[in-house]
Amino acid sequence: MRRIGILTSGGDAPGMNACIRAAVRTALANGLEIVGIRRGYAGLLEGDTVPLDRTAIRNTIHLGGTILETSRSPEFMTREGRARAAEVIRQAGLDGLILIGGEGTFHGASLLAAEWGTTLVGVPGSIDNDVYGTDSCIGFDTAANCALSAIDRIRDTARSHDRLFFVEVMGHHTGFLALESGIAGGAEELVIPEEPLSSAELSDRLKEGFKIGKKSAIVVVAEGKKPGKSFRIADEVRKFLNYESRVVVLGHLQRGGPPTVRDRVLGSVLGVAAVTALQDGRSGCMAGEVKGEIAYTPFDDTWQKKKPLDADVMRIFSLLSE
Ligand SMILES: Nc1ncnc2c1ncn2[C@@H]1O[C@H](COP(=O)(O)OP(=O)(O)OP(=O)(O)O)[C@@H](O)[C@H]1O
Ligand SMILES: O=P(O)(O)OC[C@H]1O[C@](O)(CO)[C@@H](O)[C@@H]1O
Repeated sequence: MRRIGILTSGGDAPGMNACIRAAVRTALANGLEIVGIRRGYAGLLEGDTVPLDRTAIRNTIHLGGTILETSRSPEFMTREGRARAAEVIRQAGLDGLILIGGEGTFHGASLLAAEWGTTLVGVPGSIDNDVYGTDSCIGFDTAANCALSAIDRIRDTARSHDRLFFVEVMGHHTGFLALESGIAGGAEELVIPEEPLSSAELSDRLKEGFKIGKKSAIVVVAEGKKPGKSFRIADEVRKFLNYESRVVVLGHLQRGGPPTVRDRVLGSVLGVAAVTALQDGRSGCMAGEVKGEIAYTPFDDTWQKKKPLDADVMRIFSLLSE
C-alpha cells in the first residue's frame, strides 16, 4: 500500500470532514500518499482528483458538508460506469480507496469490488443512520440535534397557541432521526416506516392526550420516500380530529451546520480505522463502531441487512409520550 484515495458519496453529513482529516493525517504519518476524489462516484468517473496534504485539511474539522463535495451518480449504477471507475482507479495508481457514504454507496462498492477486485474500505456517513454494522453513522448525531432544536422551538409556539404540530424530519425509509429527536423533544407521537400507523389510529391517540388535559401536541413524521408526507397526514387527521394544526418540514436544514462533538470524534476514529484497515490488508468491508469498538462489516451486509430501531428506545418512547 503506497498510494490511496478517499471520496465522499451520497448525501453530505456533518463530520465527514473530520473523517477526511483523520484519514489524511493517518496516511501521511504512515508514509502513504493520499489523493482526494471530488464529487463522489461522479467525480471518480471523470478522474477528478486532488492531492491531499496537511494544508488541504487544515481548519476543516468544524465544518459541515464535505470539502471533497459529493454526488448521487446514476452512471456508476451501470456496469459500464463501474468499469470506467475501475480503470480510473488503476490509472491514478491507487492501491486502495476509502469511501465515506451510506448504504447506496456501499451497494455500489460491493459491485465494484466483485466485478473488478478493487481494494475498497467504507466509512458510514449518512444522517439517516440506516447502515447495518455501525451503531451510529457520521452525521446522525448533528442532524438529530438540529431536529431537536427545531422541535423545542416549535413546542414554544404550539403551547402558546394550543395547536397540534406535524414536524417532518429526514430519513429515506427509516425512523432513526424521528425516534431520536422525538424522544429527546418529548413528542406526543411518531409516524415512522418501521411502525405503520393509520391516520385514524393516530387521531385516536392524539384525542386520548387531549382528553387527559394536553392542549398542544407534536407529531414527528419521518419523511419517507419524498418530502411533504406530513401535509397529507395532517389533512387526513383533520377529518377525524377537529383541532387547529400546522405542518413544518425541516428538510435540508438537518444536513448542514457544524458537526457535534460526537460526530467529530466518530469521524476521527473511523478515519484512522479506515486507513489502518487498508494497511492491514482489509478490503470489501466497512469500518464502523459497535458498542464502542471498531467493527468491520462486509459491504454486502451493510446494505442487505436491515438495521433495526432500538426496541428499548421505542418502548420508552411509548411509555413517556402517554
Ligand atoms: N444499487 C446500486 N448499484 C450501484 N451503485 C449504487 C447503487 N445504489 C447506489 N449506488 C451508488 O452510490 C451512490 C450513493 O448512493 P445513495 O445516493 O443511495 O446515497 P447513500 O450512500 O445511501 O447516502 P445517503 O444515506 O446520504 O443517501 C449513488 O449515487 C450511486 O452512484
Ligand atoms: O439531498 P437529496 O438528494 O434531495 O436527498 C435527500 C435524502 O438524503 C438524505 O438526507 C440522506 O442523506 C435523506 O434523509 C433524504 O431523504
